Amino acid sequence: MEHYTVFQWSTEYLTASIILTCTAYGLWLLFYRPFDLFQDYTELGFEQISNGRKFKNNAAKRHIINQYRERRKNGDLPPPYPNGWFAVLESEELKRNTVREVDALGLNLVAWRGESGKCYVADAYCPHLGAHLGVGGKVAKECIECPFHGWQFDGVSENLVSIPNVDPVPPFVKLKTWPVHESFGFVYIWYHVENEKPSWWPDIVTEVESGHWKYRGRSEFRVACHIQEIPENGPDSAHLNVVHSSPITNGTSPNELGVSWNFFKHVWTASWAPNSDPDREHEALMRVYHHILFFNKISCFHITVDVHQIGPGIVHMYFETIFGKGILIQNVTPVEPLLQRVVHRFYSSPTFIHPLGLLVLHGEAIQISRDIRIWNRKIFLRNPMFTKEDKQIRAFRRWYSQFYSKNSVKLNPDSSFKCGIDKLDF
Ligand SMILES: NC(=O)C1=CN([C@@H]2O[C@H](COP(=O)(O)OP(=O)(O)OC[C@H]3O[C@@H](n4cnc5c(N)ncnc54)[C@H](O)[C@@H]3O)[C@@H](O)[C@H]2O)C=CC1
Ligand SMILES: CC(C)CCC[C@@H](C)[C@H]1CC[C@H]2[C@@H]3CC=C4C[C@@H](O)CC[C@]4(C)[C@H]3CC[C@]12C
Ligand code: FES
Repeated sequence: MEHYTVFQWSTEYLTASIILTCTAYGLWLLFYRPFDLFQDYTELGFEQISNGRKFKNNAAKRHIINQYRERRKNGDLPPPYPNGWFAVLESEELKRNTVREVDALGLNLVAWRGESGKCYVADAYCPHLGAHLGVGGKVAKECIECPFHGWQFDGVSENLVSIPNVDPVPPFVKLKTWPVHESFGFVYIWYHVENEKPSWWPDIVTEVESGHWKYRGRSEFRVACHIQEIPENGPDSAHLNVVHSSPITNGTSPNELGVSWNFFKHVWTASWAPNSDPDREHEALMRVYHHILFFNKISCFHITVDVHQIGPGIVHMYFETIFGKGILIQNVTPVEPLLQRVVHRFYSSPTFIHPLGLLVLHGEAIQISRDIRIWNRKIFLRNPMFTKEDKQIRAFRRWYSQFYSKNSVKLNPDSSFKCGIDKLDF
């Protein structure tokens, strides 16, 4: 029998353990680790500015890009904050008995999760002397305690329930809370500038709430445009075979990078229409048909995606394939009048295995990045040169106008991107 030296044994061992570790890590990446992507607006549509230029740091790059945003003459924009349900947090960001600050829809808010696990969202500033409840505030059962003088407000009743060493507390003091809905791993609030109560609620999918459909990951984008530009992508079927046709392998900027792969292309057709059900006027339905065409002859990868635009800022995209079903949630929330936070989360059936979920998230991220490059630099035209193919966009704008109301905040036409509201036209 050959005698191995200690050195040979250890080399064998070492090689085997390295191979095993790499394989285990690879399997973990492919079959377990959730997809997680963040893309800032500075990374798309501003390439000419950054190409070849060395910025001292990211802040310098962002500062220069913001100057370009400031010069963009936005013209007569619709109100920046439509009425509806908007995601303001992901559930995993708010553990039990914790507090977080949230800025969205031109509001400064505080979110906390009580002992019961219920989530509450309220105005950020304490009615006593204005301390920010989200900065150093504490949770006491279902209440939030102000970090400044310890006043406690109940998330359920909105009432001031205690002040240290004061009894009784003044009965009329309240902290305004916002209607909250939690599903798909998001915390949503109902925003209505006329203070109307929720006229509809976001749909839930039992397969996701029960945990039967597995979480495959998330992607988050910052988009420097008006919120209405993003859902307008739905009825704009003419853009699909221009923006999304170049092979996914060409990444997010096929025009600049040139078409390195051109033996196949993505082919799209789509339809869009408001939901005709009188109880679901807040919803629009889009059906996207996709296939890949190799050498302009061989068609494969047929995918149909049923898209439900639910209110102004929520989209449910249902994927149905031979491997099973999945749902891609897309939430669009205005962080500023011309800065949207777009967050996706994908869930799919066990047979729609994790690697396929990663593929959908990665593929969608590349495709939507191509839209974002345009949204970051375009302006919203109130009266565009519509062609007859654009009639769905006209119908979309009539449908979307239902989310604006009498006191919806208006932007000053000469406003720059900053707060965007140089004067409030209430
Ligand atoms: N989850 C959601 O859908 C929403 C959450 N919010 C909440 O409102 C608050 C304010 O939101 P923001 O102003 O967006 O504050 P933020 O702290 O999320 O982001 C501030 C800036 O940091 C950069 N940044 C954020 N995450 C990054 C990452 N992973 N990698 C690289 N750069 C990153 C972005 O450029 C962003 O403009 C946050 O607390 C946020 O949780 C607001 C709107 C929607
Ligand atoms: C792996 C591949 C097939 C991923 C699927 C990509 C397709 C289906 C994705 C990529 C970009 C997506 C679009 C991105 C943005 C919006 C705006 C939203 O308000 C309605 C849906 C809509 C219009 C999406 C429809 C579906 C879409 C076209
Ligand atoms: S400012 Fe909140 S208790 Fe005084």
